[in-house]
Amino acid sequence: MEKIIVRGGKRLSGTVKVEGAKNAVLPVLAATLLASDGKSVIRDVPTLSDVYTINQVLRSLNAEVEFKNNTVVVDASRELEIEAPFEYVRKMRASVLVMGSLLARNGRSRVALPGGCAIGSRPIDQHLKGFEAMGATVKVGNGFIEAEALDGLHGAKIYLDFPSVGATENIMMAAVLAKGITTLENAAKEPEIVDLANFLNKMGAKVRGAGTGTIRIEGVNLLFGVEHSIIPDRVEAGTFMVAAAITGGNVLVKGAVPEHLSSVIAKMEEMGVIIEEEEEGLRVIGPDKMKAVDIKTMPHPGFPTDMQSQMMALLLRAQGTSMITETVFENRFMHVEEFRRMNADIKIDGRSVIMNGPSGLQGAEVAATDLRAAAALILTGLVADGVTRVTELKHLDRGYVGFHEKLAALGADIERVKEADEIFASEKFVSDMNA
Ligand SMILES: CC(=O)N[C@H]1[C@@H](OP(=O)(O)OP(=O)(O)OC[C@H]2O[C@@H](n3ccc(=O)[nH]c3=O)[C@H](O)[C@@H]2O)O[C@H](CO)[C@@H](O)[C@@H]1O
Ligand SMILES: C=C(OP(=O)(O)O)C(=O)O
Repeated sequence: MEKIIVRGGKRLSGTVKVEGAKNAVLPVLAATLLASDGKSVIRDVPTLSDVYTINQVLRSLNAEVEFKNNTVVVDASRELEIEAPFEYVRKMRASVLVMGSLLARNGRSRVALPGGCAIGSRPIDQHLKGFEAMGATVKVGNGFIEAEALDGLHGAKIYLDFPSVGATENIMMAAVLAKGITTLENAAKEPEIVDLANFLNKMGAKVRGAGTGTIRIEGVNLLFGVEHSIIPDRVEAGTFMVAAAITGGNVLVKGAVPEHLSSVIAKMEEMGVIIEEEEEGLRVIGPDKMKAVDIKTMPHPGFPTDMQSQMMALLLRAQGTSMITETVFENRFMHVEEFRRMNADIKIDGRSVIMNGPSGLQGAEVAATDLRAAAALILTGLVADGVTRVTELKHLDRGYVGFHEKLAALGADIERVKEADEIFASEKFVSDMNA
């Protein structure tokens, strides 16, 4: 078993560079399946386990995929298969994003049902409602969702009950090759939706209004492979902003896009963190004392749920009582118990978490319960007294490239070890002491 070992107490300083966004690259790679002519060349792709998984999904669908030097080249010009197996969907829920493209290209798709997840039940009813409105028949059985529109999809008016990011993306991908016009109301407005729309439009699609609540898609006959660079990862950027603030450090987060991070910047500034826009990114300077604030997660441009656990780590250091209310996922507080193991004064009250700070944080062995919880526990370890060991790193590797290396380069006392290495290190320590 691998662990990250952090010894708290170092102020971080220097520059850290943000990777391409996980949540932008996954739908963009799913959309490469729409190109029946030519190759798609996707740049600034992060080397994340989720990217390897989606690449495997594309290969299992008969696309040719090459990934090197942060560039993925996809040739989807051959006849495609229709089935995304459970093996991949189980590892990564975003695998369901191939449904829209497969329906548009093949008139059929068969994707394993994703099942529950540590942060909530995460149904995909809004995706399916959109496909049905466009003329598909949807059947669920034997652990698979099958959608069929053998005469092709047609444009439709679709209203989402909630501005779901995945449903907006999947419906956009289905609609770009449909006959006629699709209007999507109450669409998600996240920057990753805009990135996907930009990619689709370069491929020859006609998508208007991405980034607003109404997206209008006029179907076209053919899409072709093009080049595209993925936007910077706003969640990774936000995570390093918290790393700088929590340690009272001074860090330039290179590549951070201020417009993508406005709610995070606003809340951190409310706490007393100094954030300056520089040409290359955002400089974050942590004060010695921070104020308590209340936060409610919301769809974009509200405060992102993917920054909730990292901000919780930061608020554990603030003076006074803070409250975080999670409105996007019903069960995204699994990390609270782990924070408590680190001596945090924190409790769950329904969909809110209440913290009394500053907590006298202590190092402990803790387990990551999801991707952002992994990052949040490591951030807490940066300021806890003594040693923190974080396990279940498979979650971290889904969304962060070289997280411990980047923190170490900023001055953190942090390493990633295999359990056997750790035993060896402590044996060596004892024998060195005895020598
Ligand atoms: C790969 C990717 O981009 N993942 C992001 C995406 O996930 P994802 O696309 O899965 O998130 P959604 O916006 O779809 O989900 C938000 C909420 O809507 C519910 N819902 C969603 C679809 C549906 O058909 N029915 C339904 O009830 C979900 O259970 C959840 O409670 O957006 C989330 C919300 O910003 C982020 O936390 C994830 O990091
Ligand atoms: C919840 C997340 O991702 P996913 O939707 O891929 O599980 C995340 O990135 O924090």
